[in-house]
Amino acid sequence: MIDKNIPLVDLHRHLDGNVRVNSIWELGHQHGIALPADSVEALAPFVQIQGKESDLVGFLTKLDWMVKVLADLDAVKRVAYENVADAALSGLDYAELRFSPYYMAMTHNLPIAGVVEAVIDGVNAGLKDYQVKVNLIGILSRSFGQTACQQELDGLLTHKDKLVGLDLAGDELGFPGALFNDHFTQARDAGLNVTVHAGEADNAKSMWQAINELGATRIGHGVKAIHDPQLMEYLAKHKIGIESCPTSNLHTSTVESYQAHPIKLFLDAGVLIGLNTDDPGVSNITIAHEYQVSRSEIGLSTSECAQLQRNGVEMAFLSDSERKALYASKLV
Ligand SMILES: O=c1[nH]cnc2c1ncn2[C@@H]1O[C@H](CO)[C@@H](O)[C@H]1O
Ligand SMILES: [Zn+2]
Repeated sequence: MIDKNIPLVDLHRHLDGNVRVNSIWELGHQHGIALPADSVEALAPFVQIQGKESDLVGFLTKLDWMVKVLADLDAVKRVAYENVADAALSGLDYAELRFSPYYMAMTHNLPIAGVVEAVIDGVNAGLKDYQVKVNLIGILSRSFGQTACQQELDGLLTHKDKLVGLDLAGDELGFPGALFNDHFTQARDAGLNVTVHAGEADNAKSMWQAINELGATRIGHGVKAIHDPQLMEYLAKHKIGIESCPTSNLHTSTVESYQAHPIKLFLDAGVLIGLNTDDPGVSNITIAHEYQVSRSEIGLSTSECAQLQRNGVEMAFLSDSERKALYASKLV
């Protein structure tokens, strides 16, 4: 269901939600970290979704082992390198990889700015070996509160020229966006684009808050917008991109089934909505899988799938000339 003439992008992809099971195993052993299983196969259920979780917070615990094995900056670099490899090997032309340096640093007390630098280094090393375009988005992990997020932001802003945007992720219900207004003012002042996880665990109000107070020009998930016709109209009119991640939504019980996913309502309302993987390592999926289920399970037409693919390019945090070049790269 992927159109070969349109660039394939993934804009909502957590680098720290995409650590290979084998790498968790190897890093754990290399650094003497006690793992919860005695083989790679037995480790998989601890870090990958089996069936689905009852809510977002349950889903998020699956990422924990992915960061618990980051014992030093070389481990961070390795994971970043492998993310570039995975993006290229899954056929992506362009990926925006997002990561939370506080979350990655916390278990082993790594320096936060050092983690950001190691991610940048790992990505650059990956780009030497693999053919794919990559940009980075910093994440503030809301679940650790305002003070931790300020430390996280400070670390990210140390390398602001290497980032295209800032995101807010984690427990949306427990830590509303309004706690982070000041953080996002600083990020916008630093010239970063803003995308926010909203309308996933919480409702449409959380999306209005992200747009009006945090300055989001894209929204991660945004599933709950369908209950607010005024918001749907606003999203379409102002070209606020929705980063949809159907399998993740199923795994967090944000939607009951693929069939119940509202992606078509967004398309019909003229909203710029695209397909993404979220945490490919945790969900054990590829971007191709998301296109496949959009066709076979969600019931979109081939041309609707192509529209999703184009929308992804349109909403990417790229300059006009970069966007043009990306389109042009498929025409040769
Ligand atoms: O689907 C999601 N919704 C909300 N937050 C998420 C999701 N996936 C990962 N994270 C959060 O992003 C940071 C790591 O990149 C962590 O805070 C993790 O909990
Ligand atoms: Zn996400």
